[in-house]
Amino acid sequence: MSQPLVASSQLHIRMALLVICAAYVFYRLNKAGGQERLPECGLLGATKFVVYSKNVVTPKGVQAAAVSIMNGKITQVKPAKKAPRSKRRMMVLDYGDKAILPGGIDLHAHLNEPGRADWEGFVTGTQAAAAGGITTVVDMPLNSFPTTTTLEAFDMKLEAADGKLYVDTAFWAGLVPENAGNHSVLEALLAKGAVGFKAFMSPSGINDFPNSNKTVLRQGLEYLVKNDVPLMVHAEDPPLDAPAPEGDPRSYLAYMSSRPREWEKRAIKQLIELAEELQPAPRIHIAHLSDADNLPILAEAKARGLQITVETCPHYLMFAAEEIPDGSTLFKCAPPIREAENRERLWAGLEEGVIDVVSSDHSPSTPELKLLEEGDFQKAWGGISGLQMGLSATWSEGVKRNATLEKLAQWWSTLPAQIAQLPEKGLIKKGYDADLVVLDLEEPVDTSEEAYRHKHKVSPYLGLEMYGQVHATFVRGYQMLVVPAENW
Ligand SMILES: NC(=O)N[C@H]1NC(=O)NC1=O
Ligand SMILES: [Zn+2]
Ligand SMILES: [Zn+2]
Repeated sequence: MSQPLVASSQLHIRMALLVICAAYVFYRLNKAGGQERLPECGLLGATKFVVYSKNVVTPKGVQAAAVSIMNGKITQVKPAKKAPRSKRRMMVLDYGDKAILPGGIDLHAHLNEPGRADWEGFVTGTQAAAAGGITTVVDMPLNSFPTTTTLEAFDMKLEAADGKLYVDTAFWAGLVPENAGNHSVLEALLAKGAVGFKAFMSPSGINDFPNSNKTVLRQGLEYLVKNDVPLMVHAEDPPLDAPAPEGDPRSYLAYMSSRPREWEKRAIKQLIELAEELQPAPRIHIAHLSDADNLPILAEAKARGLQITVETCPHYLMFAAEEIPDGSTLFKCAPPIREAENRERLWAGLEEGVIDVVSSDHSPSTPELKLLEEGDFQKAWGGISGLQMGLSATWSEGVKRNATLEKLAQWWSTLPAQIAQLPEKGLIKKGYDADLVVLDLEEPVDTSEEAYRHKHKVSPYLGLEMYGQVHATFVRGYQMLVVPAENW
C-alpha cells in the first residue's frame, strides 16, 4: 500500500477512517507457544517512543503520566504533570487531556471467515476494530463455514486469517454435541491455540452449529475443567414445544415476546447448577446477558465462589424495546433488547460488578438478509453489527450514569483479558503489551457510513449522536493510522 504516513498525533482526523497500516498482526494465544508475526509497517518508524496524556488509565487510577514503549511493550509508566520533550531518538506523542486506556478486548465478534466473508471477513472486521479502539478481537466459531468445531476447521480458520489481521486476534472453538464427548478433539483445539469454547443452548441460526443441552455441556466441561479454560455459553433455553411466534411479523414487541425472559432464566439456572456440580470449579462465561432479572442469582453464585463471569453488550446498554420502531430489523438480536427499565438494571449490574465485561456480539450479515424493506422480525438475520462502535457507545451511555474511565477499562479490557486468559494484556502497566486507545471523551463520534469500516454499512449505531471519538489505536506499539478517505 502506498498511502502517506502521517506521523503526527496532532493531526486530528476523524472523518472517514481507514486503518492503513497493513499490520498483519497475528496473535494466536497459545499456551503451547503460538505463532506470532509482528506488523510490517507502522506509523512510527521508531520502535521506542513515549505516549503522554493527563488522563492515563493505569491500575493505580487515572493519572497524568508518560507511557514509555519499546518493541511493542510498555517499559515504564511514569506520573508526570507535563509531557516530556521529544528528543531525537525518543518521539513523544502528547495527547493533552484526551484519555488513554488499555486497548479494547472484544471477547465476542463474529468475523464470519472463511465461508461467509461476504458477511464481514477478517480485513474489514479487524480494520473496524482498530478504528473503534479495539486492539484484540476474539473471533467466534460460528457463522463462518465450516464452523470451528474440528481440527481441520480450526486450521482453515488460521489459514483464512493469515495476513489479514489489523489487530491481535484470538479464537474460540465451538462445543457441539458431536465433539463434546470426544475429548481428544477438544484437546487438539486447545493445543492449536483456542482460548476456550463457545456453546449454544438455543438453536444458533446456523445449521452446522447445533445447540447443546445440560448433559452435553457437562460432557465438554468435564474436559475443560482439567485445563482451566472457559466455556462461553449462549444462555437461552427454549422449551421443546415453544409456540411459533405470533402476531404481526413487523412488530418489535411480538419479536421480543417470542424470546421470553424465562428462556434466559432457565439456561442460567442450569449453568449455575453445572458450576456447582463439577469439581474442580469450571469457568463458565455467560454471553450477552439481556434479562436483568438474573442479576440476583448471578450475584449469589459469584458470592459463593463459583467461577461464573457475565457479559453484556452495548446494544442492551444503549437501546430499549420501547424505542425500537416496528419493522426495524437492524435491532434484531438474540436474546432480544428489552425495556428501558431493564437496561437501567443492567447498568447497575455492571456498576456492582455482577456483570464483568461488555463485548460487541458483532454479528453482521449481508444487507439482504436483514430484510430491511420487509421489516420481518421473524425471518430477518438475528445479529447486530457494531464492533467498531462498542467502546465509544459504552462510554457515551455510561457517562450519563456516572461510569468512570477506570470502570470502562475494566469492562472492556482488564476483565476480558482475564476471562480469555490473555497474558500481558488489559492493563497500562510495565511489561504489558503496548495496546492503547486514545479517546476524546467529549468529542462526537463519527457515526457516518463513510467512517464505518465494516463491510456493510448496516447498523443501528449509524447516524446516532454519541460521544467519545477514538483518536488513535496502538497495537503492540504499532499505531494503526487512521486517515481520511480522500487519502486512500
Ligand atoms: N449466529 C449468531 O451470530 N447468533 C448471534 N446473533 C445474535 O443476535 N445472537 C447471537 O447469538
Ligand atoms: Zn449468542
Ligand atoms: Zn454471538
